[in-house]
Amino acid sequence: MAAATPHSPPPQLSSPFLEYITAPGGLDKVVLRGRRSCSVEIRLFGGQVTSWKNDHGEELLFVSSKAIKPPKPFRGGIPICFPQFGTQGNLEQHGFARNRLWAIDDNPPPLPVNPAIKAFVDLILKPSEDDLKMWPHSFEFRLRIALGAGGDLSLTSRIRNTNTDGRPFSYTFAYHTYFSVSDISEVRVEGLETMDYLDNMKGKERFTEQGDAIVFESEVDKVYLAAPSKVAIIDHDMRRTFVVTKEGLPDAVVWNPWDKKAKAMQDFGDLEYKHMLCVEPAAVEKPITLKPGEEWKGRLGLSAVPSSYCSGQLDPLKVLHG
Ligand SMILES: O=P(O)(O)OC[C@H]1O[C@@H](O)[C@H](O)[C@@H](O)[C@@H]1O
Repeated sequence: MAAATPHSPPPQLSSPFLEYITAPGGLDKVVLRGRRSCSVEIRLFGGQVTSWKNDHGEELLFVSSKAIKPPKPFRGGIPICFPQFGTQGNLEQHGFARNRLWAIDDNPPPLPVNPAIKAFVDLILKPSEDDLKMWPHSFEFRLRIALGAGGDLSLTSRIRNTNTDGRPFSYTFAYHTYFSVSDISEVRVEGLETMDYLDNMKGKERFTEQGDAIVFESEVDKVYLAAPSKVAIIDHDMRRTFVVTKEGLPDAVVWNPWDKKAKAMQDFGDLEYKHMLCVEPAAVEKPITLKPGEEWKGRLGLSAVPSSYCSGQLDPLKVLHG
């Protein structure tokens, strides 16, 4: 069966785990519901997660109060950067996928799932005629967004080369995840210390991270290379730790615009940099190449857990290996 168009009726209307929200133009959002007040909201425009709430109904992702409505990219949540990360190519910044209307995929190819997960939705993006003029490659991008029993969120991307002219294509990719934090000055990132990174603020020059956990005192825009599969964001004030897991995505981008850049951004409050941090599982340094018929899979897993303490200190080992 073909994927439903954005305007066609949602395939499964009655489920306690799924809610479809329509707007004048057609289907607008899908809400996944979990235990107690856990939920995830996904916007068809951009195939973008725009909200992830824990079982107390607290928002875990940052969304700017100045976020602009479509057709502009939406500042916050989890934009998908594809087929280009950043300015690494001829396309618009971060590629066009975050700026397109995705459709519900009501008959996706099988994807092994945890049977305990009841709340999930499958989306699909295929290139339009205009997209093909800019990036002359035919693809199917399937995205499954799932809310786990414990309130954890996972995004699984499957990208297939459907070119019929025998040509391979290459792309870069990121899950541009905006985490909500209490105060950026109190946040530490564990798991990236000693890693090599490309510094976007210094012409992508390569450096090696020194010292302990990463803390924030000024603008940061770094691509950590061959980053571990688990990274922790420890929010001291909230006593909350985000655990970010990644598969198929070697790199991790860390970004905070800080005060000067915040003021220059039209869709971002002047002081909002204090309450957000982007940690973005990505494939940036080495583009992914697919031959016709080949498929790539890249997964992001997010959970929010109470921070572990050991003798009054945050214990990174418990967070990363516990
Ligand atoms: O404003 P945009 O296009 O959403 O990009 C925001 C930031 O996204 C980050 O991923 C990049 O590393 C930054 O360089 C960029 O400024």
